[in-house]
Amino acid sequence: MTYTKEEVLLEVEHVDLNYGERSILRDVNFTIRNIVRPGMSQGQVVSLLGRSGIGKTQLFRLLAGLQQPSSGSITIFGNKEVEAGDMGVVFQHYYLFEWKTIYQSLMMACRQNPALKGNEKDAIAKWATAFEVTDILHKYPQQLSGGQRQRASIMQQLLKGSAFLLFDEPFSGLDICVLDKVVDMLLQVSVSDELKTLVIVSHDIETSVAISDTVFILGKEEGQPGATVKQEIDLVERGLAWQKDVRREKAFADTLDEIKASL
Ligand SMILES: Nc1ncnc2c1ncn2[C@@H]1O[C@H](COP(=O)(O)OP(=O)(O)OP(=O)(O)O)[C@@H](O)[C@H]1O
Repeated sequence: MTYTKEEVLLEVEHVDLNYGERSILRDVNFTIRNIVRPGMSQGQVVSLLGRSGIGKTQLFRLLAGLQQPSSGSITIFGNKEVEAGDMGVVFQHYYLFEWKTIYQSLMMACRQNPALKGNEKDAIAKWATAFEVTDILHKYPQQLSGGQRQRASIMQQLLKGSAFLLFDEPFSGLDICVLDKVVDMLLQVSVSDELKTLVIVSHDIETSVAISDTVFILGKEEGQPGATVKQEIDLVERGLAWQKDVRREKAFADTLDEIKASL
C-alpha cells in the first residue's frame, strides 16, 4: 500500500498540566502528519487511548483549546497555537441547542463555513442522508434518541468545516449495530477531505484500533508523576489501517494485546 506522511498538521510539544503541586500530564509529545495516498482523498484518524482517570479528558480539553497547558505548546498547521474554536468538538454528551430544531442548528453550523456559501441546504441534505437523520431534521434535540443526538452532533461539527474534529468517547453507550454505523460514519467523514483529521479520545481499545491509522497511548512511566504519551503505534505500517475486515487479522489481535499490556 503506497502512502507517504507529509506535512505536520498538529504538534504537541513538551506539554505539562499541573493542578497546584499535582502533575496530571507530564512532557506530552506527539505529532500528526498528513497521510497522502496517491489518487485518494485520505484524511487522518488518530486515537488517544488510556485507562480511566489517566488524563484523557484533560488532554482533550487542551487539544480543543478550552484550557491552556501549564507549559509546552500545541500548534496546528506548522505554527498556529491552538485556540478554542479551531477544532470541531464532539463531547460525550452531545451538546445541541435544545431550543432549536436540528435543521436550524445545522444551518447555523453551515453559516460558519465559508466553503459552503450558497450550498448550505445541499450540504445538510447530503450528510443527513449519509447519517440517516433526514427524518429527524425538523425535531428538537429532546425528541431524539441518544444515537440520533450523537449523529446530529457529529454533523453539526462537520458542517462547520474545521480541519480537526475531536471526539470524546464516541463509542460509549452504543449497542453493537449502532457502533458499526458510527464507525462507518466517522470513516466517511475522515475521507471527506484530504486534510480532515479526526482525533478520538477513548478507552474502547478495539473500536479505536479498528478505525485509526495511528494510536497514541497515554500512561504513566515507572516512578514518574503525571501521564505522558508512552507509545505511538503506526497501524499503517502494520497493515491494519483502512481495512474493513481488520478485526479478523491476527496482527489486530496482537496489537490489542500489546496495548492492553502497556496501559
Ligand atoms: N480541576 C481539577 N483539579 C484537580 N484535579 C483534576 C481536575 N480535573 C481533573 N483532575 C484530575 O485529573 C486526572 C485525570 O482526569 P481525566 O478526567 O482527564 O481522566 P480520564 O482519563 O478522562 O478518565 P475517564 O476515562 O474515567 O473519563 C484525575 O486524577 C482527576 O482527578
